[in-house]
Amino acid sequence: MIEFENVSKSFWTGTQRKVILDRASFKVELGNSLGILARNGTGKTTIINMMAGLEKPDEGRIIRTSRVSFPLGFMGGVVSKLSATENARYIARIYDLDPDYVEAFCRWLCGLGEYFDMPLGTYSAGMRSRFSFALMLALDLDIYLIDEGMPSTTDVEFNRKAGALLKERLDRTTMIIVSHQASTLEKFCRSAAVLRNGQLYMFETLEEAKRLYDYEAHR
Ligand SMILES: Nc1ncnc2c1ncn2[C@@H]1O[C@H](COP(=O)(O)OP(=O)(O)OP(=O)(O)O)[C@@H](O)[C@H]1O
Repeated sequence: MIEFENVSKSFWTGTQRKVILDRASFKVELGNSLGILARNGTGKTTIINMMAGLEKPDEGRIIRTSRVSFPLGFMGGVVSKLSATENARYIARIYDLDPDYVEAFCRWLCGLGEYFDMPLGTYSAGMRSRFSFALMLALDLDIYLIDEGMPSTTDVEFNRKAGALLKERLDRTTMIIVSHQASTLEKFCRSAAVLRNGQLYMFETLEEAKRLYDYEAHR
């Protein structure tokens, strides 16, 4: 479970205060994957980063009682000088998992060929993104955070494999996906929320959330 309790967050842009959340309270329970609809620039990445603990709220509390991923695609924790093999085995040990399994899983999912044994510093952005995505999936966490704005990969085979894995995992893991369009959320989430004026409005279904989101767009 992730709970936001009276959380406020804003940025000073030099000329104005940009409010992302204003004393917002909401809860994401395990087993109930959530899609968050928000217009571009309204704070999608900031909210996901706060859920991951990468960014602190100005006020309020964020309570996590489950194993929460970093935003998928985030490269924190890996070492550029080391190869994917070395990174995978190192992270496996931190999470108390079998290094052979984590290495084999990532090797299979990434499709990096001989690059898997070369330093991450030699990878293209897409290759790095594939590796960090695979690593996160190998860790088998309770809640996965997905930011549509994350560097995406154009590797068709990888996207197919990773997409299928995410769908299969929906039974036992919870996804939180932020996006500016409902179609991205349809595949993965039943319930949805709309981020608007510093509040997160929660709905039982994506349909209901879409109604508020679309209504806003046409005002
Ligand atoms: N560290 C910061 N300092 C000042 N302003 C910031 C900072 N981080 C984010 N912002 C501003 O806060 C707003 C929300 O940023 P955020 O990246 O969370 O939005 P987003 O919805 O993910 O955007 P996009 O859809 O463009 O990726 C933006 O206007 C951004 O410029």
